[in-house]
Amino acid sequence: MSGFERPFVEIDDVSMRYGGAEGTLALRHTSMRIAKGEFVAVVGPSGCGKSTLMRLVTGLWPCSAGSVIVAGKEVAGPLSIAGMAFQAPTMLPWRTILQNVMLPLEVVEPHRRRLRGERSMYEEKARKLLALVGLAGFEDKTPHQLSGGMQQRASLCRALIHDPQLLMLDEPFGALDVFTREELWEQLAEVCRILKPTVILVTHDLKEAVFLADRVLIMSARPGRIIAERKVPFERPRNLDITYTQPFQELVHELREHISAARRGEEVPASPAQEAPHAA
Ligand SMILES: Nc1ncnc2c1ncn2[C@@H]1O[C@H](COP(=O)(O)OP(=O)(O)OP(=O)(O)O)[C@@H](O)[C@H]1O
Repeated sequence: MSGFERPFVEIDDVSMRYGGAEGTLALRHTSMRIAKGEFVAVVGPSGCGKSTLMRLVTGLWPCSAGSVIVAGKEVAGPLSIAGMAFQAPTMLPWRTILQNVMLPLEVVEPHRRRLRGERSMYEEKARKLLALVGLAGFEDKTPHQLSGGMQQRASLCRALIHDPQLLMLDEPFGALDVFTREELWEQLAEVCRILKPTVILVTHDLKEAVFLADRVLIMSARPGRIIAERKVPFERPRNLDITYTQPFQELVHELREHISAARRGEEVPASPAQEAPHAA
């Protein structure tokens, strides 16, 4: 690669206060850079502003100060190039799984315009995505006929149906049992290998962060800001066996120390090997 490539996500000195001047300061002077195609996990103490950060990047809330630039453009409203999945899959109960997955196509241009004429092509795409996460044969079921894990898989497909350049995942596997969660990590890793989106994942699960991400960003207690970052040195995509290795577990342990310190309002001093090339 030659020359300087502009980061895909640029968050500069962002602050966010809910509820006016006397309200809750959720983020204070937060900055970060995320490269195109990079998978970044954001971890931090509960209530430190992780979901707030996601809302600002996707344009669901405006920031109180600072700027958020995605794909070279300042974010000024809901971002159509983003796909989102949250802890609760929020499927529409009266629609089939296939219809739920296709929902963003009814909203996001240029798909909205093309949907009527090219419905069978889009349906085929939704079926392929569902097959990729092990849901072939469940297209015509309604959400209540699926388990929580299956609904979460479908919600991942819904987040991906419009080829988002940016995939925003806020605790998407938080409500699932550990086996389902690990299975979904592998499926998400496979989806990312094929589709190569830029991903921001908010999680409380440090193992999940290390298994999936290229880089883990650690936030301070509220008002949140990035206090440390750690590059994950294992090649992607990874096999679950890696989670049992010593280097993997050491990295998880190191992140845990960062979070514990952040909860106490302290910071773990960075070692020279932990340079922070992207976080400002
Ligand atoms: N809509 C809102 N109005 C007022 N305050 C809010 C709102 N949303 C979040 N907050 C406050 O902002 C702070 C950050 O919340 P946020 O949900 O971003 O944290 P979080 O790191 O995602 O939390 P958790 O890890 O528990 O999910 C919290 O103190 C929260 O109470």
